[in-house]
Amino acid sequence: MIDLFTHYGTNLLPYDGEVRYFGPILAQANDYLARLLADIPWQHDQVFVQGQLRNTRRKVAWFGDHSFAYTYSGVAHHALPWTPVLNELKTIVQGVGKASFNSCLLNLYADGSEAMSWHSDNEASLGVNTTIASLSLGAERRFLFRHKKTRETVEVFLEQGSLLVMKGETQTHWLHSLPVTAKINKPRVNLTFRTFLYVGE
Ligand SMILES: O=C(O)CCC(=O)C(=O)O
Ligand SMILES: [Fe+2]
Repeated sequence: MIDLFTHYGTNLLPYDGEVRYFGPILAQANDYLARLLADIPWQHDQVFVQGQLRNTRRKVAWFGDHSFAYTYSGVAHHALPWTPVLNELKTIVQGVGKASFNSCLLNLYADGSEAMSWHSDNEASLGVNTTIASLSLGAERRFLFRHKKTRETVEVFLEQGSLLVMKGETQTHWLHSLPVTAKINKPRVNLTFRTFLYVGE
């Protein structure tokens, strides 16, 4: 049992950032997973790859305090209003992570063949040294960090119901990815709670 008062996760990074892994923090993670799979209006994301607009295999959904407009990879996205279940999860995550968030990007990976390639969440709309809290439901997946200069790699397994918080200089110095994992045939839902700096169109 993790003592949340004296132990604010464990920093997985050796330098240049702070990634706190809290392990499983959520009771009834399976119930939340079932509700999110059924109720969220999941859609394939769209990204430009070599000048062509492509659907990602992974599905996404985006929620927020306001109908934020967010453009990445040349495609505009608009946040939907919070649902009761997402508000409930936000409250839990904010309590454990000791931070507050005004939006949540959800990812649905149907099985281990769906993944996310190396990136940093360093868009201008998030500002520098932003805090991102990542809640994982469903299949346990491998998650990797790679330092941009030294290329040192750090690995963590994101358990069902677990919380990971990325903060400080993490996005400046490290990339992260969710690699393909051949043997996993169950879905994983990931909720990344974020703070957007500006609102509207
Ligand atoms: O699925 C994950 O755990 C990571 C998702 C992620 O890095 C992102 O949405 O930016
Ligand atoms: Fe990310």
